[in-house]
Parts: sequence; C-alpha cells; structure tokens
Amino acid sequence: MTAPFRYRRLSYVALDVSDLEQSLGFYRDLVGLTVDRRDGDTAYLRCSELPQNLVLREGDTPGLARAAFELESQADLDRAYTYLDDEGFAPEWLTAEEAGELKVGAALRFREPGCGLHFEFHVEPELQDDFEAGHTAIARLGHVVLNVADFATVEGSLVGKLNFLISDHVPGKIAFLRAFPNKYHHSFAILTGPSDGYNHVNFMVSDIDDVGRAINRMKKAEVPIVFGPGRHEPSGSIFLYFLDPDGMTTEYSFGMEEFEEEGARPPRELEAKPEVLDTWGSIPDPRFGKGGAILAHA
Ligand SMILES: CC(C)C(=O)/C=C/C(C(=O)O)=C(/O)C(=O)O
Ligand SMILES: [Fe+2]
Repeated sequence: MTAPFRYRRLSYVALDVSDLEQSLGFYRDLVGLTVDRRDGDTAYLRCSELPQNLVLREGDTPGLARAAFELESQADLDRAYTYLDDEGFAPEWLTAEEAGELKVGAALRFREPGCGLHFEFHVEPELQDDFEAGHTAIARLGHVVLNVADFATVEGSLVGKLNFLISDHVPGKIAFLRAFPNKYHHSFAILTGPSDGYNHVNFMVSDIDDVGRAINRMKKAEVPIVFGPGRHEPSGSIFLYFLDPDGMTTEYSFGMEEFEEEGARPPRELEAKPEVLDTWGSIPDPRFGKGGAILAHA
C-alpha cells in the first residue's frame, strides 16, 4: 500500500456512444439496466442502489470517457487529492453543480498519463435502498478492462501509485486488479495491446440462468456474441461477451473469487493460453475487446 486512501468500489463508467437512443435501448432492454434520468445528450443508468453505474453520452467517437470509484470517506478523498497533486496527477475537484448532477457528495478527476484514462474518485453517493432489478438480476457493475500499449508503465502506476493490488496476472501481458480493500478479484484489468483502447465493461449477474437467458435474448436481437459462454480460470466466473451497437464489448459474468483485506493469497502467475481464458474451450471472435477508444476528454 502506497497511497493514503481506500476504495469502496467501482461506481460507474462513462461511455461516449454514436447514437444515444440506440445505445440506451441496448443497455436498457438487452443488458437490463434501468434508466434513472436524462439530461440533454446524457443518460444515467443503474443496476444497483448507486445513482448511476453507466453514463452514456452521445459523441463523435465511441469509447470510454472515465471510470469512477467511490472512496470510503471524505477524509480519504481529501488525502487522495493532496497525494495525487504531489505525485503529479494534477487532480481537479468537480464543482458542486457537477457533483450534484452525479448525485455524489464531492468528487475529483485526474488523467492517468500511461493509458490516458480519466479516473474519478468520489464519496457519499445518494443511495436508493429500494432499487429493484429489471429483467436480469444484475448484482453490480463488475469491472472495466483496458488494452494498453505501455503495459509496464500503466501497471506501475495503478499498482505502485493508485492502490490497486494484483490478484492474478500473466506477467507483462495481463493484470487483474482489485481496488484495495474492495474484496472482489478484479474491478479493473489491463491487457497488453498494440495501442491503448477500451476492452470491455462487465456486469456481474446473481443467477447463472441470467447468463443462459442472455444467450437467447442476444441471438434473437441479432447482437453478436463474441466470446463464451465459458469459464475464466483467473476469477472462476462463468462469462458471456457481446457487442453494443458501436461494437464495444459488454460482459455478463456469474461468480467471482473474493479476498479478505488481511492475509490474502499472493497473486498467481498464469500462462496466456486459451484454457486459462476459457476453461470450457471457446475461442474469442476477433471483435472481442476491440471496439472503443480511451477518450481524451472525461
Ligand atoms: C479473456 C481475458 C484475458 C480473461 O482471461 C479474462 C478473465 C476474467 C476473469 O477471470 O474474470 C475477466 O473477467 C476479464 O477480464 O474479462
Ligand atoms: Fe471481464
């Protein structure tokens, strides 16, 4: 642990999409998120008690605008600001109006220079305790994954400076990262690639039948399934990947290893072979994890 702040969880991701109505229909009707509110060209969707788990905005280039993490307390956020400033991440506080739009108490943003992704840290999201899931029992926003050209630098920054811990990795190629002390095997992951890009967003479902039903729902809607169904060896989850209207990859998965804050097992070194990526033997379609940029703006 190097940085003086503690994560609570991955809170939301923000995507730019080429056609808001089309993408809204996809994430609502096919993925099963609930539209909480809209403001002009931006829509806020949720799958949990949090005010948003996915923010969609219409833009010229489809891709990932930011990943937002909730920290445990205002004191964590204040310490994070000072630390990030000292470390040269140039954090900026959101105005009260911007934080209000997101229904969070306070928030800061900064750009991680190695991959160019904007991170948001916030506290005190307005919780809706009586939130009810839609057609799919989505348990939570699970994780977000990037393709990165300079793997060593990005891994060094996330692990060395931003309090992510490696749960498992293929050294120099893939790192599954938990947001300490959050218990889930990974909330974030990076894969080495020829260029920086968005790989996928994951929603964890709480019933294996949700994965099975999704296969038929996606086929009926002619949504490309690009990997799975299968089981990932690293986290042990059963997965299915499919493409959104802009060709960006979305994953459902069921089940994931959890870690205690103290005494966690050390990271395992895995081999980059097909049986690790899917113990059931499916092969990814070439479009898997290829759609979407890491956007220069948040
Ligand atoms: C296909 C990728 C590289 C892979 O192995 C993914 C594993 C997992 C997991 O173990 O859960 C993911 O969720 C993932 O990053 O998609
Ligand atoms: Fe994943």
